[in-house]
Amino acid sequence: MKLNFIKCHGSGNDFLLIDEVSNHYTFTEEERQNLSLSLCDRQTGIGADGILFVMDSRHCDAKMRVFNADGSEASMCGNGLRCVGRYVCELFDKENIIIETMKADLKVASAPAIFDDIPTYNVEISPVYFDLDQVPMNMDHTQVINQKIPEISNRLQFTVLAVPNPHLISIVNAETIISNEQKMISETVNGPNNLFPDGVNVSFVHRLGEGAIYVRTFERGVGFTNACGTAMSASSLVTCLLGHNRLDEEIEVYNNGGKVRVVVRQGSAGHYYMELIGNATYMFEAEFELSLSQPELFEVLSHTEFNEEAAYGLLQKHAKKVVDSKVFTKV
Ligand SMILES: N[C@@H](CCC[C@H](N)C(=O)O)C(=O)O
Repeated sequence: MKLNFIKCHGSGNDFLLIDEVSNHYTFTEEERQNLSLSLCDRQTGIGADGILFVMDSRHCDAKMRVFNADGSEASMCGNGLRCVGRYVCELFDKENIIIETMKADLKVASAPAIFDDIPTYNVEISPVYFDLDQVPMNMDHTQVINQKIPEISNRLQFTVLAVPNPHLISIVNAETIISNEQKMISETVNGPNNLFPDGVNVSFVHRLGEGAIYVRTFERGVGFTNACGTAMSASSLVTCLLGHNRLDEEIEVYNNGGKVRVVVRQGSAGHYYMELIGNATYMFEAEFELSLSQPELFEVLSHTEFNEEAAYGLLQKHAKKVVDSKVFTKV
């Protein structure tokens, strides 16, 4: 078959976006999983953190399904939702849409450029759960908010939440950011373990000053990524809960692929939700010839660059300067 896709990224968290509707694709679950495993492989495939499948929705503008590079499906993807949001907004010539995801229908809006003329989208991150059975996490508590989890560290304090994909977050100093601790903890809770039966995204957060944080994430099903949108949203919420940042104010969130802005809000019923604002950058579009039974044996039929990388590079350069001076040269 001929497979058309767009390679895109949000903060350097990169994806293949496949529009199943316009292309009339009818994949089985196994085929979506195999496409993710083969095409996301950075040695033998195209290389990406995951695949974003754009599908039909009965009650929203479109539906997004997210598969990690290891073939597992995630309930949400914040950086991916900005890319799918852009794609669907441009397809239907709209500024505001609703995208159906596994657990919620989420608002997406085109937003003023975060830097120069970078295509920017504001996406809703919701619902938020702190109850451990929603994460899921097996521990003798109902919630874990800034507490030690002796099974994984005697030193660090963690907050566990689902937005609605699972996150384990610790606010740490610069020395801890560059240590091996995050890798060790992440591999433990994403291997066979009793605490997190489905694995968990693990983020270390370093405060850069009033209204600014740096977040580094080890993603479940992928490994360390340049950025994780749901993790940056969850981390911003945690810093508000701990009194480091304020609700309803923009928080600049730096990451290894650039930066985004997050606004944490509280609805009238007390529930939290976040606005995640950042780039949705297209890298190239391509057409491949492949067989769904052996997608790793693809042939490239066409490949066209979008030329958006230079503009994004300026944001990245600015973010790197901030991160290098406030995180890496401090240790
Ligand atoms: N990169 C994403 C999250 C993707 C899913 C995650 N790895 C999971 O399994 O929950 C984001 O931007 O939020």
